[in-house]
Amino acid sequence: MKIRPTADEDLEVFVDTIHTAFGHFPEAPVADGGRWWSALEMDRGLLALSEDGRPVGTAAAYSFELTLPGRHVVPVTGVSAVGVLPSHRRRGVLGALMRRQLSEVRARGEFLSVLLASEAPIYGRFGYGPATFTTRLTVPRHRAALAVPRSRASADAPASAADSGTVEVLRRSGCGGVLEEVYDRYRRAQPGALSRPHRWWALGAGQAPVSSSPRYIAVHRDADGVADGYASYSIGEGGTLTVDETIAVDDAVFTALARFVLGHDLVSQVVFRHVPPEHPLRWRLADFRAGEVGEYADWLWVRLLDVPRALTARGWFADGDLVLDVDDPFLGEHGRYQLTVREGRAACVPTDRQPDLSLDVRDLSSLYLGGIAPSTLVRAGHVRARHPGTAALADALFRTERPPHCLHWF
Ligand SMILES: CC(=O)SCCNC(=O)CCNC(=O)[C@H](O)C(C)(C)COP(=O)(O)OP(=O)(O)OC[C@H]1O[C@@H](n2cnc3c(N)ncnc32)[C@H](O)[C@@H]1OP(=O)(O)O
Repeated sequence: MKIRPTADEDLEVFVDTIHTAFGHFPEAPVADGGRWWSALEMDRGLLALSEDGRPVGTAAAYSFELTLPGRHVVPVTGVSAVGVLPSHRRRGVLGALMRRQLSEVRARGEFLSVLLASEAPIYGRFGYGPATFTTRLTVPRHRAALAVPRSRASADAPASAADSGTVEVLRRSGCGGVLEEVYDRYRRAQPGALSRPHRWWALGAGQAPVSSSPRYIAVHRDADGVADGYASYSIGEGGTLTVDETIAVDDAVFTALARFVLGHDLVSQVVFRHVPPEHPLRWRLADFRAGEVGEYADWLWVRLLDVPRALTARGWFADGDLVLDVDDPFLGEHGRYQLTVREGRAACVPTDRQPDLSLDVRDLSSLYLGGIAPSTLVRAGHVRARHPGTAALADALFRTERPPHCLHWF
């Protein structure tokens, strides 16, 4: 088996191979724009070839930016379109593709790789861990009243408590570059969020509302008329209004958009897709049980490729010191690091001191964005805490200003 990089002229064979791996026929000719594959970066793809030169496996890589805790934005590789023909499975083709791809990510000078996993058991062995999580919130319209925020219910409530903005309903085609601008403001402030390169918007290459599939878009503007949020939605059977994504630059705008869709006429219930776990919207409902949380799922999987660079790149919200012993079995690497956090920034240097926490790189990758507490992985038996109190200290250190969240599909 041989692995070779792809170029533009490989698009058709690449798309055909990945579809055969998934067992589907492409639903449109490859030349037809607007499909997800139009955004593929063919100079970053890989094809695995059998001994006789036929393509048997694929892996794509996108160039994204990821927002880390503390709003630090770094380049990352988004791994996608991974597939091996059913006739060539379980012979190590995926393992070879992963190894080659990770070395290419490092060669670019990047220290993080991310992906969305089709099945959870596949990627842990390659050092990826689930790092952001997502839910779906369903609210029956007749129970959708929002409570007045208690902190603002007093006589000295600030004037800003009420929404002074406006909402306009547009079609996707009428939005111009507004959604792209709003999404970009939102993702720079949201840990775990990925950039959506202009190419994706221009090609209509992702999920709604990036794609050209019919959706109404409620665009929120502030008092000065500047767009600062949108909700992309459609109404289906039985009057279910489904919001594909609610993008807002702050929580007040999110609430204004939620209020708008929850007040829509001829609707029986509103389904908010891609809501971060612990999102405050549920707490804003006057009836706490009105919001039914479903489909709690992993979304972004993260893989650290350089522990010191990764840990010093993110922001931190509590001071402390930890010695981490990190094993990377897939790459055959091992390192012990002194992590010292002061005033929001970390230093991370090799050490031979006794470790506080011993863990696999896949588990450190899960902890990295702050979406899961170290103590949970200690309790699960995956992370070893060497002293009493270490897990609580690690929890305090890794915790972030808000849970990481990602809703970009790629
Ligand atoms: C980011 C994305 O694109 S997600 C999309 C992933 N692609 C798909 O789901 C499409 C359908 N599936 C496939 O194409 C293939 O089965 C793949 C890509 C998942 C696996 O490819 P293979 O070449 O068979 O994997 P490979 O032989 O390298 O296996 C490596 C190891 O992973 C394990 N493994 C591979 N696939 C799976 C799986 N679906 N579930 C559990 N374990 C798996 C293998 O058993 C093997 O374990 P071992 O090292 O202990 O022997």
